[in-house]
Amino acid sequence: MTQEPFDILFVEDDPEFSSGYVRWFEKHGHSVEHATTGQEAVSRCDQREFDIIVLDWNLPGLSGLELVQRMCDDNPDTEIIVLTGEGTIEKAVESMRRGVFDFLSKPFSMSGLERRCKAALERRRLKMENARLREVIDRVRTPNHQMIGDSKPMIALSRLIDRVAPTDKAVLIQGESGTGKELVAQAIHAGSPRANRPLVTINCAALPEQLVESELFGHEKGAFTGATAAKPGLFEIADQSTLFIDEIGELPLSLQPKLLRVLEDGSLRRVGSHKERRVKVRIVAATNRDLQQEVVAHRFREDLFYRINVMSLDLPPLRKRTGDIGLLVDHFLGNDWEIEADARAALLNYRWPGNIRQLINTIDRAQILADDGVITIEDLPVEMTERKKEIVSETTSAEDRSIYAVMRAHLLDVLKREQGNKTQAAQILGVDRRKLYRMLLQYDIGE
Ligand SMILES: Nc1ncnc2c1ncn2[C@@H]1O[C@H](COP(=O)(O)OP(=O)(O)OP(=O)(O)O)[C@@H](O)[C@H]1O
Repeated sequence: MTQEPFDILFVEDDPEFSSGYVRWFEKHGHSVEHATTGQEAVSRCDQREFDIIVLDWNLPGLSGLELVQRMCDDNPDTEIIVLTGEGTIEKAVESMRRGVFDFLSKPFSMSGLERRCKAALERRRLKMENARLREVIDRVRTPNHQMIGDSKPMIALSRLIDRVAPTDKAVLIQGESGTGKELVAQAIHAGSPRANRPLVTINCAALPEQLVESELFGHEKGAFTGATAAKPGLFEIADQSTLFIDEIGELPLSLQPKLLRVLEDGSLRRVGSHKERRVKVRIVAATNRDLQQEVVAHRFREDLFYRINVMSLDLPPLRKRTGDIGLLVDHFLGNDWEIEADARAALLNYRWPGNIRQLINTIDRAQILADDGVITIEDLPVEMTERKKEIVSETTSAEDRSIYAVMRAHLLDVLKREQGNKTQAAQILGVDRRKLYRMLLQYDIGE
């Protein structure tokens, strides 16, 4: 069970009791506030969030049950312990039914109350952890932190990741789409003391502006049309962990001050709420825009830029580390596949504008098209082999003996002999009709 201090609100009208609680809990390192009426308790909880509320059943004003109901409804993330002078089973059962964590009859020992508070805190943690795990299960795409590449820039990058990961510093990852920014964020989180908690991710480009705010900061019930229940934001879900903000360059200007505030002092308010909440979150952000340029163009706040850019990692595009292409091809092909030399050459020579994501998709597609576990040049998209064709035509002499030219001439020859009959041509070539059609496309042979 945790020994961490907690934030607690005592709601008790008897001054003798309340000063006793406050002194005892403060002495044991907890942060304590005190209210003497139900109404005061409600307004305190409006201002800020507590881990635990210890509530006396007999207060002036609202009845015990009314107050319990109100506190449970308004503070779904806070655990509530009810105290009473004359404990009855009915009250206990009714309170528990409404969501109260525990019920304690006076008199009780302070250490007994502290034990119950710790158990309550543990339940709160578990609930938050559950919410986090659900979030992560929803968001998990590739649970793979393995970064392939032994080019100079990749070795330098790995070193930087090792340095920066164990710190709490904000990191900005910059690079073209598909270069592995999310993978780097996962590696930073995995190497940090927060690694036992899930990495929480948001992609600012994937959501409309109004949704980004409620996703990041949460919302209260009724905050806007469709907000049928209160929902914690990703900052709350990522408390004590890492929040990966992908495509931060797309974050609307109107939300940037709110992000700046939570980065500065860890405080935030859900949409539709006055209540201040506190979180401890490490930020890793990524962008494929030039953020400095965005600052100059007044689309990104300069103060926010400096906050998130404590440490910046630049991911080189694949065309600037061509030495890694072969390794990546072998890795994504797997052990059961082979690739013919001209197909490999086409991959090595391609410029990969979509970087590693495009390379993975290309290999997936080729594996679907290929026969017998061997990838041939016909299994690659035409733009890659067009390039190969360019290379061939750039490098061959008048008497063109390249594989490409020889194959094309042979295909034309067979088709001519069979008077364009594709079924017969395929038979002679020893391929099926599907493959013949792909070859015609590949070798630029029209109908
Ligand atoms: N060095 C690498 N080794 C192995 N796989 C990699 C590497 N870099 C990226 N990948 C893989 O490439 C794919 C794309 O990477 P990722 O999603 O991290 O890119 P990104 O830069 O975040 O893209 P975007 O900007 O479009 O969001 C993922 O499947 C990822 O696992």
